[in-house]
Amino acid sequence: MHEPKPPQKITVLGAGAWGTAVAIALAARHDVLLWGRNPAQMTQAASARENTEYLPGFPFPDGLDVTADFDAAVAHVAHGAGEAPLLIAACPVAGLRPLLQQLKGRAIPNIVWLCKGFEYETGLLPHQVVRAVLGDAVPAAALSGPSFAQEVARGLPCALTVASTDKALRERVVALVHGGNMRVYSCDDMVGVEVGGAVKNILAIATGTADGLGLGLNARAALITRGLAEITRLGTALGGHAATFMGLTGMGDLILTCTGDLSRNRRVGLALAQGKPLDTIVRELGHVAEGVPCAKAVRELAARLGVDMPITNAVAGVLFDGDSASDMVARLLARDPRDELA
Ligand SMILES: NC(=O)C1=CN([C@@H]2O[C@H](COP(=O)(O)OP(=O)(O)OC[C@H]3O[C@@H](n4cnc5c(N)ncnc54)[C@H](O)[C@@H]3O)[C@@H](O)[C@H]2O)C=CC1
Ligand SMILES: O=C(CO)COP(=O)(O)O
Repeated sequence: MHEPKPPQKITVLGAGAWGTAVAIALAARHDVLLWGRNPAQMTQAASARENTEYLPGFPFPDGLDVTADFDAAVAHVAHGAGEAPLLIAACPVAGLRPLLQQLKGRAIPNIVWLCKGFEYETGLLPHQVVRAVLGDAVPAAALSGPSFAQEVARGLPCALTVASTDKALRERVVALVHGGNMRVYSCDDMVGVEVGGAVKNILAIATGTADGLGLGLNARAALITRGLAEITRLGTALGGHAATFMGLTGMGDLILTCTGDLSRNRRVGLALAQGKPLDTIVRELGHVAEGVPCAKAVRELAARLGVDMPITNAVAGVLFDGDSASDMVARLLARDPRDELA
């Protein structure tokens, strides 16, 4: 039987949709401080008791405070801040390195990140960025899995996976986050967990595009299944375990994001099918769509590694090379037949 931890101090750095949802969910059981980098937005959120810009309609529970003061956010979980504090980074991949640089040299208990993607400029996974900036001494973990912010903020059931090579941190994350309607599994395959979370966003763009073009449910199932094969090829080439891609952070998140209209990446695909230009789509979305930069990073990485990723390449062609959405489909269908398991 899981023994829930008594209330602990948790800081969430990043007040977008996901950071806010996680902060709301954890504040039912813990003392949570949510930090956002925009002082005007945080002042507004503090007085409205709601993040009206990134997650409207979800009032803050009593256990949640907000701040734009970075020192105060770090001090909330610094030494002496209780038995088992947790520091969570909830920014997009593009913001991870700058955020970690702000943390470098400060006394932090651990670092757990929620972002999904490869760093655009370097092709690194988030855990590799964390190691490059903070070194090996800080306990580090990725928390990932199928989880739309709005559903988590509403308290609906969800299951996540914490990945870390640090067993004590895995146990701490499970002890603090598992509970209520949230189940948390754990594993030590950081590469597998992060590759699944990154590449599913590209495949959600592909599936949204196919659905937007009216290609039908058969095409959708084919894209999801062949997408899983792509995730597995890249992930195992990078050292991930094949079984991880069948789990929550692989197949689970792939199904959710490819089929759920709450997905921002899927919505990018639906809009591409209408022929909208990418900059308009991104502006109208008002949130990050990690699959966009990730498609370029993964196309380059896969080419370097000699890994065949036709769906990713087709998505990148539409996003960056001016291919039309129907070109993308034609290009995928025109490929030579191959052995399904090759
Ligand atoms: N929204 C969701 O349902 C889920 C999102 N994620 C992942 O979480 C990450 C964040 O997503 P969202 O919060 O939904 O995005 P969002 O677009 O709603 O918000 C992004 C937030 O990050 C902030 N930000 C950007 N750069 C920053 C930096 N350098 N330092 C601090 N803050 C910075 C922005 O000001 C904004 O508040 C993404 O990698 C996403 O894939 C993961 C699971 C679920
Ligand atoms: O990662 C997510 C769900 O697990 C959210 O997906 P989107 O970023 O496409 O909205």
